[in-house]
Amino acid sequence: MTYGFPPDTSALRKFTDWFPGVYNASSYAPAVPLDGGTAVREGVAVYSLPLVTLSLPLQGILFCLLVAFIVSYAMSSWRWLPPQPRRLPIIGNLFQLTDKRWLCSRDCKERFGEVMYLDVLGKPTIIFNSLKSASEVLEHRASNSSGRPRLIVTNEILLGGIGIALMDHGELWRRMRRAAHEALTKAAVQRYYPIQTKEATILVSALLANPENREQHFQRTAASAIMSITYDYPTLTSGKEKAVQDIDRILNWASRATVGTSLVEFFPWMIHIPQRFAKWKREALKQAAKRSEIYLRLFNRVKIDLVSVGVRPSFSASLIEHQDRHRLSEREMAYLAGQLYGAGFETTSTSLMWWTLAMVAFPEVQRRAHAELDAVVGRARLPTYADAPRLPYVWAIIREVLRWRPTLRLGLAHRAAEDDWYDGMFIPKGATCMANIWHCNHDRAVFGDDADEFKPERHLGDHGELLPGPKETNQEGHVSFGFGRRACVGRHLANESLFIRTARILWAATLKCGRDENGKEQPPDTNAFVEIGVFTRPQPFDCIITPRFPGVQSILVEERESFED
Ligand code: HEM
Repeated sequence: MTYGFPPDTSALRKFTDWFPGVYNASSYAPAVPLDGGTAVREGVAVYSLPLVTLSLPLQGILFCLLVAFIVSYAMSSWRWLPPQPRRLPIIGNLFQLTDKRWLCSRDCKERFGEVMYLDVLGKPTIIFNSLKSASEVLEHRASNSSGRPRLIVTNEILLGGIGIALMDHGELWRRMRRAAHEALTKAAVQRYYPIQTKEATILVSALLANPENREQHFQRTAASAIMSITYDYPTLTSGKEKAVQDIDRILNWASRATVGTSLVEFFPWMIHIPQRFAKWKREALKQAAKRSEIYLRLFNRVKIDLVSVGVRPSFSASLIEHQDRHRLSEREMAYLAGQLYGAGFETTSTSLMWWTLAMVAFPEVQRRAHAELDAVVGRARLPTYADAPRLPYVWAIIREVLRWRPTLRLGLAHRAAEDDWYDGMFIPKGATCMANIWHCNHDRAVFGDDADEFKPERHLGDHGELLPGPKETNQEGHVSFGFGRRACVGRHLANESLFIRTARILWAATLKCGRDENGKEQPPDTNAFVEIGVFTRPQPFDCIITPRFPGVQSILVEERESFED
């Protein structure tokens, strides 16, 4: 073991003459062991022999590179990323992203603030935890944040790259979106009132006849209405019809894939693995072929009916009618129509499940809605769409359910097209941007200290009128339909279908919580939920549904007979 500088330090000494202060030999006077040519002071390696022996110009270059590195690091925008939770090697923050319970907790928001950064297997992901940050970046700067991140399995393989909800924004997405928007405006969805009204009546009758199968009834009604609206499909009686079962199967598969169960989303080179070595690829291609066959079969049925039966209102019929204007091919139209089922089915049925939970958990809210219906509609007939403007409390409940328990807690992912900044925090180009819809809807800065409580009155004015919601919520009172140019294109249809169904259920029935064997009431746990892919549903709970007054059944029967005419 030697002490002091290595024998030939002339190059080093020249270097220190040129760059005094960078390396000052005298400062190493109390040199500690030099081992293998390395000068060490107080246990820290400061210079290595190979460098000492380098020629002066090379040392200069290395030094400049070092300075350039330090300067570029100091100036790099990446230093200003939003706060990030502790991450694991390689997978980064994958577990945090998939843990909705933690992401939607007050602890998460308090510790990481308005905007949070997650590194998910190397993919930068920004989570907006406040309404202000989400609406600023995803709504007001929509031109930069309207893209979708690449989804290889669900979009590129399953939907051939033409899924309106999952494809990146571009010329084709714009044409599809315009076509969908035109057919689903507030005015356009009125043509589906007869379908919605009929479905609501069937739903109420089924709930009274068979309350224990409530979730199935909600799924049947959502599936049936969307099939009728999209394809003019006959009313589904059970939801077990083959066409629906087929779609459900492929949707379930896709929903699981969306949350990134497939590694290929993180390692895109895996797409080149031949099918015979990749089970996920074989399965995805099989599902894609099935999906294509179902979408084209359902769409062609409408085309044939248009010729043989004539035009009856449906989304597909309106696409065919305006095909030239929208410049969509047959396949694009068929896929656009098929996507509506996927987008509208689970969202609507799950919202009805949360609505039921709220009615059972908050009987005083139900009583007030019953009083409103008695005053406005009476007990001699069922409520209709014509009553809608005079039933603000029924509407306020719908808004509050969507705010209080959003079915898509993290919405759908957007993508930043260019580098962006929010409040001094860096949002890198290409980053996945997700609105934490749960935190946005529960934002105390907007909804007050009682943001976590279920209070439909917050949407009403002093005279009981429905108020426009805060401006950050597009005046809807919540942001459960998402943001900017990617916001839900089916929101009017969703609102109208929730209105007629919930108004009719409330008019006809009383919903109460279940009881234990001693007859004690068992209020449901309003925080418990189950995850179905990207959706959250309430955990199963008991609910007793009974007619509200003696005349209910006969009025329902009469109404159903009128549909059969
Ligand atoms: C309560 C019911 C519903 C909820 C809560 C809901 C929620 C959402 C959300 C959060 C998004 C993503 C928005 C974003 O990226 O910022 C979305 C997109 C979409 N929704 Fe809905 N939705 C509902 C019902 C419907 C219905 C009934 C339809 C159609 C019949 C529909 C069609 C779509 C489509 C096509 C998109 C994709 C839009 C695009 O990417 O351009 N939704 N929805």
